[in-house]
Amino acid sequence: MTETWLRKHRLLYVGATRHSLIHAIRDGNIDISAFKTWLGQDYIFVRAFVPFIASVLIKAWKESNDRDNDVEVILGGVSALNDEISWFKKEASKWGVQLSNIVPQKANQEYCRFLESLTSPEVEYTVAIVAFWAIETVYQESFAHCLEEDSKTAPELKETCQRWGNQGFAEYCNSLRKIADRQLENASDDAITKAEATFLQVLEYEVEFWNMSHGGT
Ligand SMILES: Cc1ncc(CN)c(N)n1
Repeated sequence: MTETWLRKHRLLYVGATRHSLIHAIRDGNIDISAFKTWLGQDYIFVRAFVPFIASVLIKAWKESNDRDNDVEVILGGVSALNDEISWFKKEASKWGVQLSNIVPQKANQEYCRFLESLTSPEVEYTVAIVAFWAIETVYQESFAHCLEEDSKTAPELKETCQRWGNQGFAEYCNSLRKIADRQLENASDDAITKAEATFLQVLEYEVEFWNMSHGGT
């Protein structure tokens, strides 16, 4: 199912994973103030991501089978997020970004509100895991692009790209995708429709999120 969606919504997916900010990092001509804006805004986002992951974990614990390993995969995500939060603090101090002074921009507020809406117990596990897979995968695909052989990513931004572009993170995204596909195989038509709409919303929010660093709201 996810393969069909990726094909059907290719344009939007490419828009989210090959944004001009990613091209600028990859081509070595990123405006550092855009990078700093992204850094501060993403710190706010990852903090809002914590209750979202916790809600997916609860849904997995209630609805998945022990032998399917869903809880372990999601716990891996919790651990990655814990590292991510520490990394943001370290990286912010390296670039002189004051995290306590950051005001969330409109696109970020809306994305965080969307995440919060997905934490509701009424949102099915299938829908939540699709959102989770899509959110993580956009970053994986985007930053992995900046590490390809012909990229000209500046050395001081390589660590940022490694954080999401590394092989371990790719394998974790793949595990999330397998869970999403397994859930979708057994889902009702209504849940599939909702999950596809959620997938599209994630891609749209991700594009808007990148846009903030170019002076978007
Ligand atoms: C906006 C956004 N999307 C995804 C990720 C990856 N956890 C992130 N840190 N920020």
